Amino acid sequence: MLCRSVRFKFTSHIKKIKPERNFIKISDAEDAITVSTTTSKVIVDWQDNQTSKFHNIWLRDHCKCSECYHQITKQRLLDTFSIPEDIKAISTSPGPEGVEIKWNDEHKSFFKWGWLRRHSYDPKFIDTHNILNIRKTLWNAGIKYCPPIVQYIDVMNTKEELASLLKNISEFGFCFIDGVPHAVKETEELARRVCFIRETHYGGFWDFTANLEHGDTAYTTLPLKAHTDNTYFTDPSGLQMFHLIEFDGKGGASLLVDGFYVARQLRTKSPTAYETLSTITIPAHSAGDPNTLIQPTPNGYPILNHDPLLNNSLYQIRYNNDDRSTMNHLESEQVLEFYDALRKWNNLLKDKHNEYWFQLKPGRVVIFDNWRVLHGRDKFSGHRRLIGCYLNWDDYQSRLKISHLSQEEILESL
Ligand SMILES: C[N+](C)(C)CCCC[C@H](N)C(=O)O
Ligand SMILES: O=C(O)CCC(=O)C(=O)O
Ligand SMILES: [Fe+2]
Repeated sequence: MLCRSVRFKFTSHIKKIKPERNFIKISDAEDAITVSTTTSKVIVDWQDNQTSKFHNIWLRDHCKCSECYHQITKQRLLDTFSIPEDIKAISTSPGPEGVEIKWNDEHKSFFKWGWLRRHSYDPKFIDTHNILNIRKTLWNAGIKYCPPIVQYIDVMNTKEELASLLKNISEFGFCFIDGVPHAVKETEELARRVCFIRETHYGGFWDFTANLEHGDTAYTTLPLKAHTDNTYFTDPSGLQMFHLIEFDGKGGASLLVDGFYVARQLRTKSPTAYETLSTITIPAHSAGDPNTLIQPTPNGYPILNHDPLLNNSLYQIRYNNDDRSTMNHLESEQVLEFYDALRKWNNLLKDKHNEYWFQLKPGRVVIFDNWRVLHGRDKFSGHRRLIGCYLNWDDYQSRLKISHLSQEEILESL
């Protein structure tokens, strides 16, 4: 869905937006009608005439009682391999909240209906790998009329606004934070409000100008085409933060492009090119600093990466054509196919309708999803001081879930 409707939603950014319950609620058929057992399975018949079958060993292994599961660390205490191979439910006692099971090894387990329904594997009812149902709002250049914005003072002082910031980043792939003091200290505190900072060969919290302090074109006045950072890392940083705190020259505008929207356009216009960029791996390196040669393992990921656990949906874009190494692994017949697909991708990235150009100014920070949104920069002259940092994907996702899920919902999801 394009961001037409979001215009109205974002005039409400001055209102405190309560974090909506973003937990994927399972059907209200959580209450079972009957529970029965066979020699190897426990059978649950649900209200909606669905039936789940659980292997005895699977259920016993997932017992969450305080003897089998550490209630604080949420780690398994049970020695899986001590479960007798002939483990069998000898009695089941269903109740309003769930079912108690007595096993032939004398142990008793209790499983909540919600947990059983969520984790049912025969059949599977929901994508258990996606517990947050924050939709992705795809956008094009029109986002310039209604970019997601939150206020620094609110993010720093209320968990609701921090939750809104995280939700915006998850939904749109980026968010502006306005009212940030024009200084390293407060900008870094804002980053740490989200999660801890990722150290790399560029340092932790960066403060840079075009002085080639590091061997990368980011440290020059050259233009940078739309790209994602860290294609040379096995695990590219999840988020990137920029705050332009000093600038006395010309040019240097910033660019964002919604890579998920561009990928959808490519798939529609040229499914073959989409498939090519989803399969051909791209080696990358960062080798500009002395005594530095960073390459991912394996040394090559596709530009478009899909999640087999989530309906093979696109979950990560890795694209920096300048940091791409030699394509010496292609079969001869793949070469022209690759460059044709790359050109189609680039043409869409550079389509004016997909480019969101803006001028960063002191006080306005941008944080964006480096796995979805590509960024770039126009060439510039003069003194330009940019500060910011990388944040890890997993730490960002953790903060996002914690800010939108209750403890009970988190427990049910594990
Ligand atoms: C650290 N800082 C963000 C200033 C510069 C990073 C260099 C960007 C690199 N060419 C890449 O695409 O990953
Ligand atoms: O200078 C900028 O605006 C961004 C440069 C860049 O792409 C980066 O530092 O990763
Ligand atoms: Fe970059």
